[in-house]
Amino acid sequence: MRDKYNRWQKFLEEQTVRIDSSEELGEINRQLLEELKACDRMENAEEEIYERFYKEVEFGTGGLRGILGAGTNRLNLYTVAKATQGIANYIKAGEYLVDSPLNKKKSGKNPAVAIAYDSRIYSAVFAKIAAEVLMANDINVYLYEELMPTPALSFAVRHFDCAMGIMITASHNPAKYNGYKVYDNSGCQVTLAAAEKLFTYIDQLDIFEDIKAAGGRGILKGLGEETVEAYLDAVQSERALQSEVDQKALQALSVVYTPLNGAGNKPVRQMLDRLGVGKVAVVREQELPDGRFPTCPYPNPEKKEALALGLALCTELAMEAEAAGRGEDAPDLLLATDPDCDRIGLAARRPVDGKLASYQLLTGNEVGVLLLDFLIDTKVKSGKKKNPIFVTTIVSTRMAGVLATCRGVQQHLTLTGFKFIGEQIGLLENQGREQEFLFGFEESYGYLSGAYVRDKDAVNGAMLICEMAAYYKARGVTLIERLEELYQEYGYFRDQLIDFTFEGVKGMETMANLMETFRSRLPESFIGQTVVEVADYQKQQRTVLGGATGSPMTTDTGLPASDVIQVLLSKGCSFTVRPSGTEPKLKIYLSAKGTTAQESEEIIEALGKELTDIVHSR
Ligand SMILES: O=P(O)(O)OC[C@H]1O[C@H](O)[C@H](O)[C@@H](O)[C@@H]1O
Repeated sequence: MRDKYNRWQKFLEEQTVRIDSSEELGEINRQLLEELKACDRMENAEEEIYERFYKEVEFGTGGLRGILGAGTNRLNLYTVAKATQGIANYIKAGEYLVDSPLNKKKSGKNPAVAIAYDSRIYSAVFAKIAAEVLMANDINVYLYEELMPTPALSFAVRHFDCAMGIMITASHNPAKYNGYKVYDNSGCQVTLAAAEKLFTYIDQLDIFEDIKAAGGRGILKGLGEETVEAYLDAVQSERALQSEVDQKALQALSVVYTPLNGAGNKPVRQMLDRLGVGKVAVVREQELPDGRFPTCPYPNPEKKEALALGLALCTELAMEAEAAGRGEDAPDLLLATDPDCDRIGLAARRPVDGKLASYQLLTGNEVGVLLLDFLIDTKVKSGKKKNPIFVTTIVSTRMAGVLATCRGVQQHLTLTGFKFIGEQIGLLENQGREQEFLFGFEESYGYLSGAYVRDKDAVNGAMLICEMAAYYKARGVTLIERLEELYQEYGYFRDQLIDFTFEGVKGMETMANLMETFRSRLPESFIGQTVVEVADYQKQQRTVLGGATGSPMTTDTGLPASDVIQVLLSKGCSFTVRPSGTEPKLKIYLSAKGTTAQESEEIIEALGKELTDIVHSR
């Protein structure tokens, strides 16, 4: 590790002499150098150096993601430049055509790459570096002129027939992270085989010797208003409501919105404006882009802390409305989008019971189920959508599958990651059937209706949620009441995610050991319920234990290999364990179905406790 460390230090020193430190790059370089030098003065210097250099940042669920800083296992201008050079070589070797999920292969002449970035620290700089490397390699670049949501990048790849796309973001991770999502020519994040091949292109490069950064023939085209409008038009073409009654209900809707200092501020507000939503109040402290996320250190709508200021604003506005004797004017919804505006969180107003309005946070699964139900009611029942297909992941609520099947909608299941949902849309597209795609969602707050992009889209999510809230408002029902109706109809499903942080090299080892425990030393029962089925997605095997024949029966999972274990218990509960591919965490997804909400909640609590004990005992 020391060799690498010394080499980096020497290189950065040379660069500091070469680039004027009054230039942005010079200053960044100087900071990286200071940071490296500081490592050596630390008490745990060897450990720190090891963490930074023991590997390269790798492709996970959402592309390359890492802590900002100096080192090969960090996100910085050199690791970004290296990844981009790898992409350039991959494109020039024609691999993007070989790996293309599209049947209709493009000619491959003058391949271009679309680039976008969010509000994170150095996102704009990294986007510029990526553009320079591509142009130096004679590849044309379409670069958004200002920060944009991830789905707008997917849109640009498709709109301009690009060979690939790059999105600079670490999505919902804390401020110390940044990342690099890579898209294929269908606008979908590269999936397993392509990501692996691409990584070999990146891996074989020397980080300082093999990167071209100037002198090529690539041309830069900035993407401005026109492209943003085209993207918003595409989102809007997915509108579910058309009637005048519903339009009036949209005008009567009052929404509080927070972009969490990310890329959602402009496009989401533009969309709410296009829809004619009556009142939109924005959380001031979180309105403007700021990669330090000063009021929400973990800008993830999954975390209730991220929605705290938004909820406070809802209550403040509700009190004002109450004081003015117009309690009904209190906000109906709180919407929160993550920094790259592909996830969206929701809190909905509880049914009015004469008291001051109060708000309930909904989980990603609950919103997914509500939207699926709403889209079936508005698009399928009306005959607008024929042979509807709904796609979700193996860690999302089983309730969605039950609802879909009961209502004549076909469900496709994929591994975790919206890229796999995007891939399914691509498969439909290849058969000319993309119009059959109704909806895709993940428990991690990602939603998409429509085939105009291949990633989750919080601008689309905001539009659908407002339409849905207006639709029920016009019928005198709140979203919370509709959810309760669905529970009564399909059963009280409860899903909960518990996660455990394990950072650094040691953390990775602990997680691997825990996965091994679940794999080979699984207890025979949990919370008094026997294990009846185990799916080991790594081995691609699903085993039904002691079924009718008394001996275990094994079938194929039908999905690519992935480090996931899913366990089904005798009374229909289940849990799924996997290491996160975007954060240093082990995730356990709990799932229960009871006859009452209380019963399901009790099961979840007991199961969560038992599994937490197993994790803590290692
Ligand atoms: O559970 P993880 O591997 O951390 O991934 C959780 C989520 O991360 C990102 O948001 C991806 O875009 C999602 O598709 C994925 O589901």
